[in-house]
Amino acid sequence: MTLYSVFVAFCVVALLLVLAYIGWWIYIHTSPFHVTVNRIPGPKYLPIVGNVLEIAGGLDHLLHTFQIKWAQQYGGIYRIFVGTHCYIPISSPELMEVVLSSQKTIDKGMSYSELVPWLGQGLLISSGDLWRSRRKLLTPAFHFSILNSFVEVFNEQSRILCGIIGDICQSFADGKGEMDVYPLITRCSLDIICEAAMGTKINAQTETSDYIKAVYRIGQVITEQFQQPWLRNSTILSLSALGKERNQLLKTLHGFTEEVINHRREILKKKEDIEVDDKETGIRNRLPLLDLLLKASEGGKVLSNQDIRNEIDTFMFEGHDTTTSLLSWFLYVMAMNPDIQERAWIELQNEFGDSERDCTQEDIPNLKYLECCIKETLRMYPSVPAFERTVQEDLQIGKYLIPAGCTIGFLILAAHRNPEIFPDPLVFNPERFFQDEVVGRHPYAYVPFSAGPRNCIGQRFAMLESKIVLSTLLRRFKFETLSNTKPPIIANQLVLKSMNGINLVVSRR
Ligand code: HEM
Repeated sequence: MTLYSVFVAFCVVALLLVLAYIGWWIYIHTSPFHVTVNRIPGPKYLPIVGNVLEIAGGLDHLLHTFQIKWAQQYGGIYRIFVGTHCYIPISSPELMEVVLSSQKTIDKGMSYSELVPWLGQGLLISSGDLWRSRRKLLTPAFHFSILNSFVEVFNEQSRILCGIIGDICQSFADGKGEMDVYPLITRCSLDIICEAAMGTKINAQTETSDYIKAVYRIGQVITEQFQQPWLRNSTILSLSALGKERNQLLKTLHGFTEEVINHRREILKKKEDIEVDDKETGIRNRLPLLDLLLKASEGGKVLSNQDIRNEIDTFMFEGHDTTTSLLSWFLYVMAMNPDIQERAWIELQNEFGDSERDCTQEDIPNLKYLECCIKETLRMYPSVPAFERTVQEDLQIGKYLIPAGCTIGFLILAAHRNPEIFPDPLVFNPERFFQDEVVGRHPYAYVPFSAGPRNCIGQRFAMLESKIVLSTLLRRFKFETLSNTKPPIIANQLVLKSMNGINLVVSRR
């Protein structure tokens, strides 16, 4: 090949690229879809890759770009392209209300696909009539009287957690030591949800098993998968080390759930009334979700074993990761704000004195300041910082038309840190949730549990669990930070986590 022919080939390729770019430029300025979405403000984007280059990098960078940089630059609604897919992040309460309150926009977005191999078409992911029928079936599992029956579990597991933290404290010379509370709380939340969902004790706080390790690890594996888009290809995934590990974890997770389902089915077959004492499992007067599902399954006619497994796995995931995030961030903000921790402690002293008795449903209404602290934690550190819906039919929100096929992303962290609604948003101030302060605030300005027909089904469970676990911890321990501890690096890892742990100095009261 002569130098001349190389030059000609280069010119031809360059010309083709220029023509392709011009063709693309004309297309995005004339096609009805692009003309419509380009009315929404947003960063410039490239052919094929869209805005991917700007969001590539660590998970902390991703969160920062979506929830802080672009949300501040463009406001309550903006438009980006992930590859060629149009993605519309929103954080304005008025716009979120339109979408979340509608029965038409209940289908989830593209990011949930990584969860399908684990959770199948469980309540979190399913859509349309399947979702409607399951939601109706599962709602009674969160009835007040059933939640009440789990108070004992919340207390029991909180006491075990206190024992473990107390032992760690004692291992330090002055009874006061630094520890990452996140893994400790994860195991406590796992024990709680396992008993509530499956009626089974796994003793995650005191023992270890392949199942416990697998539930702990699967969230990390799915997050790692998100970060490597080439692993969306099932062949590449199945050949990769991560894909192999994921398959092994899924085998363990599904195997365990199936075993519990079969065992519980056998027990229930022997009983006429599943709500009476259950000596075989040691769980009295409780109706775990699994019993409700088995009862409704009509021997497989209404729900197959796999349907039941999907729902149980969904509750195992949604019910432990989210509350762990909330409980850990709560302890962090307490440590950072000693005056507020002291005020919460005084409220607990007034209710419980120095007694070590359990926290009961009767105590809960008296723990108002604690509740405001929990709500303020979920404002600053929402466990689910973002979620999605797919637009199936063209949708008008505010002055913008969102064409079918787009994904709407709800930026909960950005919404909760909007200075126009929450002045000094980075200041932890539980008084924002005092009764007088809430009056007049837009009902969709604060939505940690989402809102509308597809809101969190476990909201009341989570709030009750948190109040019991946190009151038990605060009554017994004081939480502080070291002046040289690095501040947490926040990132969306299925839930809002700190990439460098939640390291606190803990001592007995
Ligand atoms: C602090 C604790 C929690 C927070 C902040 C939280 C938040 C949320 C949010 C924002 C959603 C909507 C997600 C989306 O649309 O993609 C959701 C859905 C859901 N949550 Fe929670 N959650 C918490 C605890 C729980 C617990 C303890 C359970 C179970 C016991 C649970 C079960 C579910 C389920 C099954 C869904 C799907 C509901 C549906 O689509 O119909 N969550 N949660």
